[in-house]
Parts: sequence; C-alpha cells; structure tokens
Amino acid sequence: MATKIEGAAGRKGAVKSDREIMEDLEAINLAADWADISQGLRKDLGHQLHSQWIKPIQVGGFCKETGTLDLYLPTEFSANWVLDRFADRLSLAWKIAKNDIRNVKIQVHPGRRKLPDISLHDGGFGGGRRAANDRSDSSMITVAAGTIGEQGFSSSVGLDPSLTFAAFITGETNILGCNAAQRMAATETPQFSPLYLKAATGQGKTHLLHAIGHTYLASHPRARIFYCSAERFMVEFVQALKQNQMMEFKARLRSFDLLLVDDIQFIIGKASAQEELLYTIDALLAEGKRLVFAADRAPQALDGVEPRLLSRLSMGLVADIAPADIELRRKILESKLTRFAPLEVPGDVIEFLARTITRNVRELVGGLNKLIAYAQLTGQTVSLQLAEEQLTDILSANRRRITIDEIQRTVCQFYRLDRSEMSSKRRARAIVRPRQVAMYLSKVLTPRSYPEIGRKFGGRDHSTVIHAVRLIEDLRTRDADMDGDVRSLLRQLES
Ligand SMILES: Nc1ncnc2c1ncn2[C@@H]1O[C@H](COP(=O)(O)OP(=O)(O)OP(=O)(O)O)[C@@H](O)[C@H]1O
Repeated sequence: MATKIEGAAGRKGAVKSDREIMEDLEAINLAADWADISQGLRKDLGHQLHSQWIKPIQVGGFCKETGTLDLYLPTEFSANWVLDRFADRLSLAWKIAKNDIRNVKIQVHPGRRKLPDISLHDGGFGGGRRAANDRSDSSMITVAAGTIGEQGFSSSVGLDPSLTFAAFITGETNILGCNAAQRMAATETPQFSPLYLKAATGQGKTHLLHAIGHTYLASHPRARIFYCSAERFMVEFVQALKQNQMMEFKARLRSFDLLLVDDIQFIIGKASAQEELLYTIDALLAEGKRLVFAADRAPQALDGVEPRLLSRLSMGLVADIAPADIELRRKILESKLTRFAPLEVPGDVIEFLARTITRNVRELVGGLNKLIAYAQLTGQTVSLQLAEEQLTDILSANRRRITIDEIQRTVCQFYRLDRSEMSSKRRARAIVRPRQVAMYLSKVLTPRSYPEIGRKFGGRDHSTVIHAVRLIEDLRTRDADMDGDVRSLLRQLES
C-alpha cells in the first residue's frame, strides 16, 4: 500500500511506501525527543555553548538490533569536541528519553539526511521549541548583551529569540507573573527586587525570564545580562573553585545589571555556592540592580536552602503562576495556530486539546505540533479521531488527573473523618483543618479555580479557599507535623 504525502504548503509530494512512512514517523519521534533534550541542555549550558555545539547536532538513525543511535556533527573538529565534553550527558539524556537506546554514537556527518518536509515555523516539537534538525541561525543576542568571555561564566547571555512578551499569552492564572516580569524589564526602576516567579513545570517561567532579558536589552543595549539555571551556576562555581578563580568569578557575577536565575530549586544543599549567591544578591541589590529567580516551588518550600538565602529570595515579590486554565489553554492554542496558516484545525479539535491536555503548556503546545506534523506528513486532515490516535501518550498521561473528589476521599481517610465534613458547616478545629488541607491540595493538584474549589466544599466562597491555601502554605513552613501530613497526602495522591 502507498500513501500520498502532502507537503506543508499543500504541494503534492512523492508517493511513499508504508515502510518509508514508518521511518519518517520514527524520525519525527526522535526529533521530538531531541527537542526536549536539547532544550534541557540549552538551559544548562547557556545559549552560546548550546548554539555552538549542541544545536548543530543532527539526529541520525536508530538501530533497534544494536540499540545504537547516531548523532552527527558537521565537522571532524566539532564531533571530537562534542565527544570529549558532552558524550556522557548526551548518552544519559537519550537513555532516559528512550528506553531501548543502549549506545549513542557521535560522529561526523556522512552526508546529510533530511527530516521529512514539514513546516513547523513555530519551533517544532516539544512545546514550541525548535525542531531537532532546524539549523536556522538564532544570532539575536549581541556582544553588548554581556558576553562574559574567558573562563568562569562561559555562557553569554543565553536568551532564546522566540521567548518574548509578545509571544507570551496571558490569562487569569498568569497575569500577575507576566505583569511583574514586565515591571522588571521596564525602564523605570521596579518597586520590588528580587522577583521570584513560582510555577509548576511547563507553565512559562523560563519564557518570562527570557522575555525580561529581551525587553531590558532593547531599552538598555549596553546592559550586562546573565541568564543561567541554578544548576549551571553550581557548575561554574565549582569550576572556579577548582581553578582557583574565585576572585574573577565573584567580580564577573557582580558586574551584571540583570541576573536571571532559572530552576533555583536545584541550588539545594550546596552550602558554599549558596553563600556565594547570597553575597551576590546582596551586592547587586545594594547597587539597585535587577534580579529575577524562577522555581517550581515557593521559597519556603526549597529544602536544604539556608535561611538567609531564603529570606533574600522572598524579600521582593513572589509571583505565583497557576496552571493554565481552560480559557488560557484555548488562547495559547489559537495563538500557536496562526503560525500554521493556511492549515485548518477544526474548532472541536482545539477544544478537545484544551480540555484534555491540562497538565502543562509545554505538553499542550507539543501535542498540537505533533498532531499537525503527523497530518502534514501523511496528508490526512486534522480531526478529533486523528488527535485521539496520534496523541495517546500525552492524552492518557493527562487523563490520569487527580480530582477534588479523590482528594476529599483521601484526606477524610487520613484524618478519619466522615466524607460529609468536607461540605458541612461545622467549625470544630478537628474538622476545619483537614478541610483546609483538602482545599490546599485541590489548588495544588488540580487546575480548578478558587470559586470552583469553593463550590465542591459545600458552596463556600472563593475567599475562604484563598484563606485556606495561604494558611496551609504558611503552616507548612512553621509546623513540621502539618508539613509531614501534607507530604504524606501528596505522596498518596500522586502515586
Ligand atoms: N502563557 C504562555 N504563552 C505562550 N507560550 C507559553 C506560555 N506558557 C508556556 N508557554 C510555552 O510552553 C513551553 C514551556 O514553557 P517554559 O519552558 O517557560 O516552562 P517552565 O515553567 O520554565 O518549565 P520548567 O519548570 O519545566 O523549566 C515553552 O515553549 C513556552 O514558550
């Protein structure tokens, strides 16, 4: 049997056999995995190292018999360089991404193998990032942006040109975070510093950090900006320590006008590096410089971070970005769709994706991209049926969603209460506190809004839910028993 492939722009392509189509699909899946791996490495290594060494990597074929994946680089020199420095990381990342990979072979390109002709202008798979083999130049950042040079911080500013405020869609759940980020990037000095962005994975923290960098640079072209992940900060710190270059390290770190530190939860447990970060924060704040941190949890919930650093992290504004609600998910999909025009995606497909892919925006956008890529590749029309068939992994992962009913049931079992107490009007402390815990867990584990949660707890007002969430958050930082209870409930519910 042969299937006709219709190109991205509606061109008629060649007739492909089923085997060729399977190979193309395998290549698409590898490209999607590579987009995720590459994105992680970009955060870790910074934009400059990433664009120089990782981005040129082309994913070759995967041999099922030997479990070997080929990675190609354009020159002997770059292949050796990547082999020396990144072989272990690349191999580990691929093994985690794809169980059946046993070896990763890094070598010079024997002759270019192209991915199927599909147009993902938006950046390909994996939530709007560039597709694996997209080698387009992204030289958006100029030297003025604070190339640090020499050793120590080896990355330059590290901003992704596609992550701007213009591309960031706002709704009720992220408007506070976005406004605060815009203030941090504005010409006027913000009334708060640092800004601490808190959100679960894939809800746009990194996007906002990059957007701050772009906007600030546009109005301060000579500004020195540093973007890195906390993990990267640790690596740089340890290297400087080993190479006896702490003075240079400190001096460079303190010379920045804007410091953007992503994934601060990874700073955990390294006392000397934490201390250095603490001094840097103090020094930069004293000079009125701007600092932004992003993490997947509140400062108080960062285990193993010393109290003085915690107090610095939370002394400015802590802006919470809640999981995107249905309206925002719809808006994001619609905005992404404009880039695929004239391709048509029916309204019911958008609605289905927005309603089903609720865990995070990365998966949502990744799902849309994958669906469109598949439809273009096989010449099929985008439909609900195609979405159900092609996105089984994403959809089933999202369907395993925790519900408020489940949370109420688990909390009642845990505290040995009757289920009716979740909605009752009784105000005895032994009932009120578990009810507040259940409201808190509903906010943390489900995408429901405060009013929706209130309704599930006997029609309570949203302000009661907000109060409960804040109270439990606060109690968790002061009362070890309460924190222990919540952790144990979280484990039960997430298992
Ligand atoms: N509101 C939004 N509008 C447009 N795109 C968004 C929005 N939120 C997230 N995205 C996109 O979703 C993807 C994931 O976002 P991002 O990497 O910023 O998440 P994150 O919160 O930093 O996640 P992690 O904690 O896993 O690093 C990116 O492609 C980003 O551009």
